[in-house]
Amino acid sequence: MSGDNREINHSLPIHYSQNYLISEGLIDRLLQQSNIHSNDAVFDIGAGKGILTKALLNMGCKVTAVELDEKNILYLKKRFSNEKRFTLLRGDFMELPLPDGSYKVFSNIPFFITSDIFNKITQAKNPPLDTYLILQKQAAIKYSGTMETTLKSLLLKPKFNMKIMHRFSRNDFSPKPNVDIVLLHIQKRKFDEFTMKEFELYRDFICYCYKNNRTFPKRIFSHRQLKELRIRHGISNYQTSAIAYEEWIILFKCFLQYVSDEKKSQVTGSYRQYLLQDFKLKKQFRSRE
Ligand SMILES: C[S@@+](CC[C@H](N)C(=O)[O-])C[C@H]1O[C@@H](n2cnc3c(N)ncnc32)[C@H](O)[C@@H]1O
Repeated sequence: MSGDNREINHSLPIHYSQNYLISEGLIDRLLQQSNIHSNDAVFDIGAGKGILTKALLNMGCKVTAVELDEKNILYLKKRFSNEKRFTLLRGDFMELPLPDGSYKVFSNIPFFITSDIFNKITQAKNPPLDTYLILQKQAAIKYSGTMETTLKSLLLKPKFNMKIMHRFSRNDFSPKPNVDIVLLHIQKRKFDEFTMKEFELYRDFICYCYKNNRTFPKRIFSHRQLKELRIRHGISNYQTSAIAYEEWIILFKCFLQYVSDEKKSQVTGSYRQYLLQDFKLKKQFRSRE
């Protein structure tokens, strides 16, 4: 389902998202701290003039640069024409297929399609092992659940570990962005927390709880189960954003093991409803731009 219901608004000015990185030294330092190594296949989404591509090639990586802007495409072609480990994919990243083999991503992405890029990467059949995205701080906080638990972070956490690795100065870009920018590391978990079937039920469970944020404990669990959760696991505050991921896992496991099938069926379809609502919201937002 990677980006399959996305409507691209080609009337959007792509220059809107052209905040170029300017410090090669900083990029080298960040790459040194990353899990990217020589011979890795790495995607640079929105390669621009190629500052990240160049640093990755210097490290010995095989780089696939993706770029939409014709001017940048011509520039990249010229700049890297002699590089054997360089591939240029011209066009919209959202329209391009992702590889079957193992790969990583290190990108300063076009901010106006952050959520589309995020969805495409994290919902891919074969997601990258390590993804490093330079993106707006607010978006990184929302996806990673850094300040408080969010619905988006809960949907991602069974499959990915996420951590803000670096906070940029606005002076690290040209032109200077008018929002704070960070580097977010998204690492595919080595072992799945759940089977596929359990994961589908987990997503429904989480979306149902967020939708019924005041009433879900009583709708789902019996009085006795709530007492057990309080005594054994210390869970008594059911405000969704205050429940840590580890506690959500305990709640879900209790739901999985002890809740009747009849009660379980009430959460079915909640994730689908959430996706539809999210899609409608995005459509409204885009048509207002
Ligand atoms: C924030 S700039 C980053 C440029 C460069 N990587 C850097 O760090 O200096 C984002 C780049 O993404 C390109 N871009 C915008 N929309 C895109 C899309 N849908 N697919 C691929 N590239 C896109 C823009 O033309 C721009 O060069």
